[in-house]
Amino acid sequence: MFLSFDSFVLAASTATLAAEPAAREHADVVEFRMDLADDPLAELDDYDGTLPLLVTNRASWEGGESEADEEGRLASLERAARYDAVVAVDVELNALETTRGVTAAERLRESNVAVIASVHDFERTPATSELRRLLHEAATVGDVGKVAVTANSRHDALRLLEATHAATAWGDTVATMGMGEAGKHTRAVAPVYGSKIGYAPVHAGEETAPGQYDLESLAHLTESL
Ligand SMILES: O=C1C[C@@](O)(C(=O)O)C[C@@H](O)[C@@H]1O
Repeated sequence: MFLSFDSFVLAASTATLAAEPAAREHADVVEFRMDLADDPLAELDDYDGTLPLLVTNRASWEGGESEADEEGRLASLERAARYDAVVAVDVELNALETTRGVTAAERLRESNVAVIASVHDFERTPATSELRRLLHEAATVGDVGKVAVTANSRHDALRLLEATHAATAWGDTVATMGMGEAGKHTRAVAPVYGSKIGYAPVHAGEETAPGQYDLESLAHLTESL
């Protein structure tokens, strides 16, 4: 199945698919963080939930916990994409720009899943021109271009929202979120400016990135805005 991301998708981020029943009420999809799971492919084998899955196997060089080499990491994403429940796969933009990453993207598309090309910055919000360039590049390489950056001020948050608006206005499908306290509100507001994916843990205390709302809170905020 393919998810087109033409309207906002709320993803419940989790290290285990056992969390899926608790996510059903508020989430559209589950983001399964394979890099945080003990045996992700075994969990996919056993999965019988109702929510479709977006899978991520975040590289350590991009702030994740995957310990596999690039070949192993991308190969497990390709395997995951062959499960019927998987509708989208997150791959780092930097990985997609390698020869192995290009092959991975081809294989993922053969499995009919959407490719989310992602960029993370756990320290800062890049300059506005760089933010725009990254969003456009990611949205060109992937079906969705995602940029998660750390906002250190309200101004950073505003620049992220502005770049989201601009990218959406020129026709790119993007997802953005400001990490950290100063960026927290962008998780609720960015969808108003065109961001197509929001991420939240099912329960408070299970965050997969700094400054996330819990799922129920983000669902209420995005619905009311
Ligand atoms: O890339 C993202 C976005 C995210 O980092 C966030 O800031 O909500 C959370 C991650 O689980 C996800 O893979």
